[in-house]
Amino acid sequence: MAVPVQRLSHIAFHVGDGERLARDLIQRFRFQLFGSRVTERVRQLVLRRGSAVFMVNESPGGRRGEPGPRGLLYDVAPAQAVDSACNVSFEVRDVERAALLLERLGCQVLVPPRPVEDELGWVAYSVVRSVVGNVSHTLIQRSGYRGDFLPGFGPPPPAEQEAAGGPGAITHFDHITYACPPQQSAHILDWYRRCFGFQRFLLNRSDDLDDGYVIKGNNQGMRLSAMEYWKCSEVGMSMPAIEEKKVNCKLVLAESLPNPDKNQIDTFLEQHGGAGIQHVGLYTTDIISTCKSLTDAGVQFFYPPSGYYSETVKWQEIMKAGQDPEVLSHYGILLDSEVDDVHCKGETKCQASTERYLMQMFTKPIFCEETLFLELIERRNASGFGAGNIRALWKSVQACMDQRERNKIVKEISAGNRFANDVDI
Ligand SMILES: O=C(O)C(=O)Cc1ccc(O)cc1
Ligand SMILES: [Fe+2]
Repeated sequence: MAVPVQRLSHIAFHVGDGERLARDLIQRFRFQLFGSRVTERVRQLVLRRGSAVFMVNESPGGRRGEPGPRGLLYDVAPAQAVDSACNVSFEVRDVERAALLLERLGCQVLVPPRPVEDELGWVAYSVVRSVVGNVSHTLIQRSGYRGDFLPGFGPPPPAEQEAAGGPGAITHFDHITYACPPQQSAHILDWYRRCFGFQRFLLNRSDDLDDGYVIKGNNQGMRLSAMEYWKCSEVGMSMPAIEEKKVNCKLVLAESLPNPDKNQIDTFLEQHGGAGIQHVGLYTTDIISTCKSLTDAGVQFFYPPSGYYSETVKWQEIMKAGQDPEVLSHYGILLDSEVDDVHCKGETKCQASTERYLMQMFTKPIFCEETLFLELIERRNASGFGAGNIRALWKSVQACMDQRERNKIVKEISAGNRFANDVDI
């Protein structure tokens, strides 16, 4: 039997400079400080927007598997030094039972169940290792706690302006996408099915239950597949500003295809030091206003490949969806419609739906390495992932990586370490 997950609690980062990341999330992404825990050895900052909660952990010299009052709470320090988002925390009803079940299923329990309490009550948590690179899962039983977040973090400081759930707000995590090496997807999907009851779902019409959705460029490509846990709820704790609403926890796997040329998944794996969280999709109720406010605050987004908006078909698709192509192209917002079958004169044709579509934008990597990025996503009755948007993102990232590679080569040539006729630039 799998462990029933009640909801996604938070996603934790482990970084060298927690204050810098927290400042970025506050000033650029408009998150608010929700709690903090600072000891001699660790700094743990909690940031929230809607019910999307990030924990930023900084633990210089922390050792893997080292919990305890002087160490990190609700997590373990990862082995590798590179900045990373590497813990996805789930609420469960009974943590003792959950850890026992997972152990029986062969999972490595990094922190056995332990209680934490303060004057507002108690919680119990346990940390287990996943089968995806450095990703671990903290399981939290918090039904015995009356505070806003978790014991150890104090009451949240008074909120500044944004009431959660206002117009154009980021309301929750829409999905988490993992990057993994070739041929790992089946094993990962199976692990999440056995351990947490996640079910495979199709990203779009071109997705195949066995083979996933494969996109290929010149000599490179990736395989995508997705799974979800439908019982997760968006808001479970004391966030009265937002109505309790059921949403799915979605996990997407992006597997590198074994090709001669290095692709963006390989680059992630190389610079991150193995598999892990490649991006986090933040759900917004109004992508245009969110994008405007984030761009004004200095967030850098990928811009779609040239020609994306000048294609007549895309322009018309945007118009039919009731959006303004000028506005979307100004910000670089991608739009993909789901496809309807239309029956006409005995023939069945595919047609872009005008009611079911999604809009997305992807930030540039948020750390120095070409690893983790964030995504904004607004869904209009569409629950999958558009093939057109995935291809556009793939091309933009590839173009950006190629440009970086060219800049590196030009630098090497001007430093005298390489001769211009060695390479084709
Ligand atoms: O479309 C999305 O938001 C996804 O999460 C799918 C995806 C996964 C990995 C990529 O490098 C690009 C797209
Ligand atoms: Fe995504």
